Parts: sequence; C-alpha cells; structure tokens
Amino acid sequence: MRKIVVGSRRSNLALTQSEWVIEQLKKHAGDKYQFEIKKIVTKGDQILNVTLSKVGGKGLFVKEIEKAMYDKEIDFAVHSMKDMPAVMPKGLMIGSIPVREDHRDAFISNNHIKLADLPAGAVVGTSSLRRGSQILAARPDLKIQWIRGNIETRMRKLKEENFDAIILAAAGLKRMNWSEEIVTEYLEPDVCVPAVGQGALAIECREDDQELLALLEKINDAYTEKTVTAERTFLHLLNGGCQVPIGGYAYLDGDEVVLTALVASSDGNTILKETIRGNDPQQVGKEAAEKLQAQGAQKLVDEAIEENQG
Ligand SMILES: NCc1[nH]cc(CCC(=O)O)c1CC(=O)O
Repeated sequence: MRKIVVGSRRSNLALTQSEWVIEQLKKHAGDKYQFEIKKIVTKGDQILNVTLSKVGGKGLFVKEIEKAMYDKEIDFAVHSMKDMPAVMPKGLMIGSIPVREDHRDAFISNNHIKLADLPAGAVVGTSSLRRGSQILAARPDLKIQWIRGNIETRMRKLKEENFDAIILAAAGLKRMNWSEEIVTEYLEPDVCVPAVGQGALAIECREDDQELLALLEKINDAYTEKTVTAERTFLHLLNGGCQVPIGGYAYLDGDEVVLTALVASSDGNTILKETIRGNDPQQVGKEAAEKLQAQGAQKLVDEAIEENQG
C-alpha cells in the first residue's frame, strides 16, 4: 500500500478541490493507495491587501507547493487551472486535467439587479482586470472597485461595504456548494470571456512518478484537456501575464475546437476578440494569438507591462 500525499493550500476552495480529486481517484485506487492532505501556506495566501497583478501574479500561489514536490514531501497538488503559469517548471508536469466545472463568471448583486439594469454609477467589485474591462465595455457608466479575499469575504463585503455587485467564478461557488440562488445571472462568454482554464483543475506532479501518473491518467478528461490546451496555447503565445485583460474559452463542436480569445484594455475601450475553430487545439490557440496580434494585441500587452512597472 502506497500513501499518496496531496499538497493543498489551506483555503476552503483549495481543500475542497483536493478532497474532490481524492474522491475521484479512490474510485480507481482499489486498496493499493491511501491518501493524505498536507496543508501548505503560499505567499499569495499571505499577501491579501494588494492587487495580485502588482505583486507578481499567478506564480505566487504555486511556488511553495512546487518546492514541497521537489523535496518529495508531497506527491501531487491540485491547482485551479487558471492560476497555473503557462510553462511548467523542470521536472514537474500537469499529470491530469479532470472534467471542468462551470466555466462562466457569476454576477452577484444586491437585490438581484441584473448587469444591464444596474443604475449608472453603480459599483462592481472585482480584482480581475479581465472582468473589469469587459464590464466597462458593456456598461461604461459603471464603476469598478478592487475587492480581494476568498468567496466568503467577498460575499460579506458585498453586503457590508459600498458594492452594488461582485463577480466570482461560478466554478468556485459550485464546488463550495453555495446555493445557486445567490447568483443574479451567469455571464455567458459572449458578454464576459472567462479566464483561460477557468473552472478546470490541474493536477501537478513529478514527471518521473510513473505509478502515480498511471493513476492520475484515469481521471483525465479528454474534452477538458483539448479545450484547455487551446486556451493555454493562446495565453502562452501572447505572454501577457496578468497585467493585461486576457480571456479565452473553448468548447468542442464535434471534433472541432472552437476558441474565443480576448485581449483588451483595462478601461474597456479597446476589446479585441476572435473566434477560431479547427481540429488541432494548439493550432487553434496559435491562430487566435496571431489574429489578435495582427490587430494590435501585443501593443496592449506591452503598454500594460510598461504602466505596471512605471
Ligand atoms: N481568481 C482566483 C480564483 N482561482 C480559481 C478560482 C475558482 C474558480 C476556477 O476554478 O476557475 C478563483 C476564484 C474566482 O475567480 O472567483
């Protein structure tokens, strides 16, 4: 019997995701494996009072976990796919991509007033440049205000502070069993293109752990893998980090991947958006990046980086 140690951030969402993955694996593990969760505190969990994009972005949540994996203190870790860097560190890999939860953003407002019906000047809370930009594109008369914290904290701030609405990933709410009744409306990708990988999980493990890889393979979902590959190829080629609003969502139409990719300015005044289809997910991602670059996406990315550093 092998004991498999799962490294997890200590937030409720991270623990819920790790427990969910363990439940899925148990269906295939027989009595050959035992699982244990080891909680790990990351830098991203400690820094809660500044905008994520200003303190180093996605990598903040994964570095300590990766060290524990190199040191063999843990065997795998479950991440939200959208928090994963585009390139994996040496010796580690994404060993499995389980079936994706809801990919959409959930719009949650006081008194259930829909986005289109909010009065001018209403305040929408989000710390995502991507969400802020697309909300402003739809409703330039609204105000975006930064909000941070986990789901519980943001829900409390919506009620107690000066927010009229907030936006959260539907997947997080569903995984945490929040009632659907709190959601005013789900924003479809034609209104708000989700983050690349939103709703999907990435199981990260050591490249050389063949035994574990064989087990993880059993809960890999081909549909999710294919669509997320298109999204992540696009993200990687744009090289935008999280300093510029970028979104990407793909689904399958028969064998074809259909990817909608977005690059925008934070104020929502410039929205570059393309939908590409094709059989090869990497080719589709590449084509989307090239199409948007031809429309000036790289300039938006470079300007955003300059602004952030200056
Ligand atoms: N930005 C943080 C983050 N990273 C992953 C999720 C959960 C949803 C998912 O798996 O995409 C969330 C919360 C949110 O965006 O509201």
